[in-house]
Amino acid sequence: MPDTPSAPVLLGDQPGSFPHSVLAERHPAIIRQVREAFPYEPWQHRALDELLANCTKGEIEPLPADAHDRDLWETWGLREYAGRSWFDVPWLWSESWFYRRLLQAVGYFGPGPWQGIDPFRPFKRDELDSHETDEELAALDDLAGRPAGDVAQALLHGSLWGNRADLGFRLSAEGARAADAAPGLVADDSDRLWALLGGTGTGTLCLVADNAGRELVPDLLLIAHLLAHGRVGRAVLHVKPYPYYVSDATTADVVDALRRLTGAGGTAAEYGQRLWSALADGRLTLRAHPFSCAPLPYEEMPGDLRADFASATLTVVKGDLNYRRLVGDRLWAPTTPFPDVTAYFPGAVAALRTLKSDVITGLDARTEAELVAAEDQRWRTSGTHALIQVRTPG
Ligand SMILES: O=P(O)(O)OC[C@@]1(O)O[C@H](CO)[C@@H](O)[C@@H]1O
Repeated sequence: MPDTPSAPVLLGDQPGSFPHSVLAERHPAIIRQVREAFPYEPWQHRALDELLANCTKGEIEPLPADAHDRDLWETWGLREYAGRSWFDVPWLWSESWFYRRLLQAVGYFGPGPWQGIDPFRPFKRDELDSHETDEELAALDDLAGRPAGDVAQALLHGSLWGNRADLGFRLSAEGARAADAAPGLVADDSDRLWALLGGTGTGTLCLVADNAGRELVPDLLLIAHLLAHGRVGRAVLHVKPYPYYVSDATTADVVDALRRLTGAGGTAAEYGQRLWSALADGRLTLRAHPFSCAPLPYEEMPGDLRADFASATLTVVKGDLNYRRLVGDRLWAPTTPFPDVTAYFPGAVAALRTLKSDVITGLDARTEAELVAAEDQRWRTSGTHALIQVRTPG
């Protein structure tokens, strides 16, 4: 990284810190909610009990010899971290390990009758079927007659603020209340983003998705608009290969979202049909790369994923977790330049994220001072602020 001193990697070992609260409180709450949402069998209840004890008080255990992904996890750090407390290894690693272990506990990886049953599906479905989603889709009809540039900007903001609808965040928030209405962009490179999507109609957009439901729907609408208006010729949507961080989007969630759009009537259905056709004729493709659920920063991405991003006109990276992985899950000084910490990225990259963890880069000193004066450090994790940051190579 050019002249950028490094910063400490976030661990979950400090009581009172946000990472510690995720490991000590959020994870047990997620186990409880998943258990209540499914008519699980005795072996699954036992496995969930064991996971609850292990993730709060135990040590990281090796995977069984026959686990399908044992080699992968060993290269991702399991060999080094086995035997250590969940609280003493990188926080990003512990969190990813939690979702891997939760899926194992409920039989997701099989073989058996529970193979492939997404433990977060009831929460995702509720959100997709909600009245709020109805309202957001109906609002598209009002946008229909507006100039294309205005529609594009509205859809970009829909995709950005859709990131606030993160179920892991809300399931464990006290009383699952909605975040306070105090939005504010702390960095806005949207002009540079639009300059990259200039409209020759030949470029490729990679969009690295985050949450399903009320985030994925506006992501899809944005892709549909960019394709329809020739701002890009192709789009590649990266989703997770298995359920992750409660609401992260998988292929099944893309299918649900598209069916929701096409069934909604009005303008929403037109967008849905366009995306359906784009999938059929290859202008829109899906990827579910194993590294999308890796407990590692993107700087360590494998060659095939690197090549994918390198061939894109722009890669849009959505959400808080992806931001942590993009810039490195470290306690950076907030004014650390975003282009410096993403210099390794193979091509132009844009981050669209609401702030829900301590990691932040690319602020100007004045913005940081104003945020601290108004909210102490709460702005980092409250989900009420957002950013659009862009780095172009060269
Ligand atoms: O990536 P997303 O959906 O925007 O947010 C994920 C999140 O809720 O999970 C982590 C804590 O578990 C934090 O990084 C962040 O708050």
